[in-house]
Amino acid sequence: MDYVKTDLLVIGAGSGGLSVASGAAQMGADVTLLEGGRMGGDCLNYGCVPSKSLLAAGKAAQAHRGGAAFGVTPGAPEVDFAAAQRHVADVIDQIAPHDSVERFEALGVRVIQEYGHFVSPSEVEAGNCLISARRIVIATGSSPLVPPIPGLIEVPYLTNETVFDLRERPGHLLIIGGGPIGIELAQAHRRLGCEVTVIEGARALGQDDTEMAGIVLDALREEGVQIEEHAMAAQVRQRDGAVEVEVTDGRVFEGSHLLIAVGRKANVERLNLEAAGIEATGAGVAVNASLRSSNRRVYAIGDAAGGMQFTHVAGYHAGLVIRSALFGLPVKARTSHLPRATYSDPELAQIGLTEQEARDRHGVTLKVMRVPYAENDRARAERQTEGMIKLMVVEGRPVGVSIVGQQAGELIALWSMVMAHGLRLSAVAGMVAPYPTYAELNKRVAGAFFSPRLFESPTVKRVVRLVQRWLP
Ligand SMILES: Cc1cc2nc3c(=O)[nH]c(=O)nc-3n(C[C@H](O)[C@H](O)[C@H](O)COP(=O)(O)OP(=O)(O)OC[C@H]3O[C@@H](n4cnc5c(N)ncnc54)[C@H](O)[C@@H]3O)c2cc1C
Ligand SMILES: NC(=O)c1ccc[n+]([C@@H]2O[C@H](COP(=O)([O-])OP(=O)(O)OC[C@H]3O[C@@H](n4cnc5c(N)ncnc54)[C@H](O)[C@@H]3O)[C@@H](O)[C@H]2O)c1
Repeated sequence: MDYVKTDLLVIGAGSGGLSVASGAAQMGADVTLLEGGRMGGDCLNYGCVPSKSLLAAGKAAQAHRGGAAFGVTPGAPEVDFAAAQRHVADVIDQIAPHDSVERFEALGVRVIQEYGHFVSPSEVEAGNCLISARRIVIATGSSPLVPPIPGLIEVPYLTNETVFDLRERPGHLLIIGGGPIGIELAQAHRRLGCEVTVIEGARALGQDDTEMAGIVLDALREEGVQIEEHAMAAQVRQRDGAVEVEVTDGRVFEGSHLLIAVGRKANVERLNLEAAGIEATGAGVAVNASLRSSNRRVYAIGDAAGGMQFTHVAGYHAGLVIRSALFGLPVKARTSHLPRATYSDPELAQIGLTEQEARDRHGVTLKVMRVPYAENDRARAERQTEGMIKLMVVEGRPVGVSIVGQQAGELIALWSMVMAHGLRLSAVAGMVAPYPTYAELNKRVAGAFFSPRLFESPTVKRVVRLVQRWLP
């Protein structure tokens, strides 16, 4: 057994763990990093990167179909599905060196490529190493949740960990789950030439604003994705080489391949948390606002902490833990300024409260402003007029923004800054966006809050007339 003493032990080399390890090492801490699977974690290998890359391949195929309005003869694209997947693998390969053992060792991090488990409140065993650490960060991420649907384990099924390995195009992909994973992968596969059926137990994109999600779902349906809502999968079976999914009301859907996308489970099982006195809930490691577990030496971040499961959230957590563990500074994880986006076409982005949540919380004090993409000149020029930005305001400050349309994921970033710093809406209304850009939508929607106060106010009109009388 090798014995290692370290300032900071990071368990898991995904989005969160890598950010903690690189930051802490570059600030002078002695850092040890454990990774039992692939460096880069879910985001690089099985999540954000491959899904966005496959969506990009789908977008390229779709561009062939939609040129008529621009005077370009549309045609059916010839899609080489294996080549599209090779593009996905190539993008992963391009990013991988950034997350590699070599890069982290060069930064001074001790990397141990083993799964770790606690043996005491301050010690973790990994392979033949026993690591004793001043502070420990659990950044073990999450795995696809495989629900106990009768028959499922007897049929071959895909998850986000295997779907990008396909080299032959699925004839008909059945997807159980209409959350972000199901919807992104449904559109990517449809555009690459597959039949796709999404089987969703409740409402597809159910975490999002109903009105905005509806625009995405309509667009997907228009492209031929079959989306079945209120269809809870109850039984799965294989018949004559096909997969069948039966839902609770008796409907049966048949396809060639099955993808499971019904949510995530935090990777805590193999950590032996009890040995360290660390409590877990069904969602993951239980943490307080400082991201500390019930064992004060141990933090949990990212998907393992069971809150919002996004790469940028894991990165945000990493920054807080570095401040707390390295400098002993008090930190507080907040969620109100954390955006999220689903990279369908059109994109769907959200920050803060949805309209319904804001109505429930703020009642009549809430003002809701909407600006359709159809009023934006860049959107007109590019014929991307489907979409809308919706702003929820209470006492002059934004409490939520929902955007559906081109570049929604880019547009929402501004609102993260506004909400993180508690800026007033006048800051957005007063900014100057280059013309013609989608970014003008942010200014327009903020302006929509002030327009009635400026243009429909008898007082303003009176003041203007008075000043005009006195001006030389
Ligand atoms: C299909 C898909 C698409 C997604 N798209 C997006 C997106 O577009 N944008 C976005 O923000 N988020 C997206 N996400 C979510 C994002 O991937 C996760 O939120 C993010 O990867 C979480 O980072 P993490 O560091 O918490 O965990 P991970 O990245 O999962 O890393 C955890 C690492 O810990 C390792 N590990 C686990 N247990 C141990 C152990 N005991 N010892 C050692 N190592 C261990 C694992 O092998 C893994 O490498 C997507 C997810 C999926 C599945
Ligand atoms: N663009 C992004 O940022 C992005 C993309 C993909 C995933 N993610 C992250 O990964 C997480 C997981 O995504 P997800 O889509 O797997 O989960 P999810 O929890 O968001 O959605 C799962 C869906 O499956 C449905 N469902 C559950 N059991 C079912 C059953 N038996 N039959 C039919 N439907 C069933 C649920 O009603 C739900 O709508 C997301 O919440 C997000 O944090 C982010």
